[in-house]
Amino acid sequence: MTVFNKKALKALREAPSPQKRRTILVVDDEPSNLLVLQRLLEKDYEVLTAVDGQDALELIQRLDDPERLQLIISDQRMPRLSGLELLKEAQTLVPRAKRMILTGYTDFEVVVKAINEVQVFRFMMKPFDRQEMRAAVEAALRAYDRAATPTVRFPHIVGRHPKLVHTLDLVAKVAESDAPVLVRGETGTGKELIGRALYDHGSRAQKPYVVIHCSALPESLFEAELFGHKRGAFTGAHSDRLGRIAQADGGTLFIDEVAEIPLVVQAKLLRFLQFGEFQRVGSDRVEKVDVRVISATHQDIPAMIEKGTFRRDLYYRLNVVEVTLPALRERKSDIPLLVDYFLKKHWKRGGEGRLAGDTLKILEHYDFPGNVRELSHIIERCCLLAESDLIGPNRLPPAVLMAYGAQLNRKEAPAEKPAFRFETLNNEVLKRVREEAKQQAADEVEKQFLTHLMAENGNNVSAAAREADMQRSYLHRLLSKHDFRTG
Ligand SMILES: Nc1ncnc2c1ncn2[C@@H]1O[C@H](COP(=O)(O)OP(=O)(O)OP(=O)(O)O)[C@@H](O)[C@H]1O
Repeated sequence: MTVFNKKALKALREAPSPQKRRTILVVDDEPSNLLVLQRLLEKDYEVLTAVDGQDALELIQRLDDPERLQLIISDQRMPRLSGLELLKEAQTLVPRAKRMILTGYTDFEVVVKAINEVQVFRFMMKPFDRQEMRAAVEAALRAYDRAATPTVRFPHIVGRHPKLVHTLDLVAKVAESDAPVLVRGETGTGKELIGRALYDHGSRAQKPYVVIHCSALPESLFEAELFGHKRGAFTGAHSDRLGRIAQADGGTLFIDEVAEIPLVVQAKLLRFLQFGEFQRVGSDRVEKVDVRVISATHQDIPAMIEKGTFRRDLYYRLNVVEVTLPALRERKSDIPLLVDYFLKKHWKRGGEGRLAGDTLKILEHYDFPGNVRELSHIIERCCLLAESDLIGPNRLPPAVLMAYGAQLNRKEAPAEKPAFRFETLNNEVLKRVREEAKQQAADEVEKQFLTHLMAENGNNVSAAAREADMQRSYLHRLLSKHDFRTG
């Protein structure tokens, strides 16, 4: 039998609502102000308090899950650490938490700094109105939610790094409009994915979505591919054919690698963007369609304009909104999330594939010139080659292992090797220098061998010695000789 005593009932009544799980930190050196804020907010939120900036910083550092801190409200004038100084530090410690500052009318300089340096969500002038304060807190928490849940809005775009979140915020804002968007980013950063997201979230989502990959087209076919052709317009044109633009009528056209379009075709695309008009190859008839254009490039179009290989007027037409995707090396904190996502996607056997801790660590050291696509291929390869559901570093491609080895060994990069010195040009000196050269070459070979060996074995000396069939002590000597750090 369950007995409900008074205490249990009270606890039940006081169980935190989902809202209560939101945590707000309030900082003020004036105890009465602190109490007012605490009372105002604690009915709806979990409120932490600190009596000055330093106290607040220490509290944040002690949180076992700093992610749950969603908002910091700080007074500006406090001993030890001012509100601005605290919020600046908090930007690094809890970058996703929204920041609000309480300040007097005269602190104009603080307001300017807060805008420029700390990206404060809102200022509240003292003394504040309770109603306004509550509304500001709610608005800040809504902004937190919008920034924190890009994957809810875009389920196929994985990542939480602020740079990606910023990009996705922009995508969400412009998806509804018909404005042309130019998506920029290195190869494999997800430009096509963004094109699709713009389409899915736009008002044309039920209409056609047509893609044209310009890098795959021979120059002679661009025009016909984009605008279509009439029968007999050129050799091989056996019948009339719709171009991609006409296929996309009412919907969206995604032009991938738009910088590849030859200059003559650029002029025709410009006319289409200006007036919605085009002509098929071999036809005099002017056709009109209604198409939203999203284009993508990894190239530096302004530099192409300077060189005369891309039209400036076309660039302005395509680039009404510019969305830039960060390279994966600029958002390495997303690697574990992406790895999980791709493991689920590519693991085709029973159970669940996992990366061993070392494997993930090695991946995080790599710069991914091919960005997310490269990571996806690496995980796919791991899944194919794995012997068990725990995937070790030996399944990673050599380029990744070598990059890791090179970093381990970068402890103190030796100064550039001195050129050989021949103090006298005689046979004795030649013999001595030749010996030196042999030694240097042998050292280099040893070093490269060790780099591969240690990377393949996750920097584990015993495993490396076993693989190389060496005594552990001998391997140790070699490693110290070459100044390797081992785990
Ligand atoms: N944030 C992401 N989350 C999940 N998958 C991603 C993400 N970014 C890219 N991908 C995946 O990586 C691969 C490459 O993406 P995409 O083709 O969109 O890149 P791209 O920038 O258009 O490349 P390219 O310039 O070479 O055409 C795709 O399989 C895509 O699904």
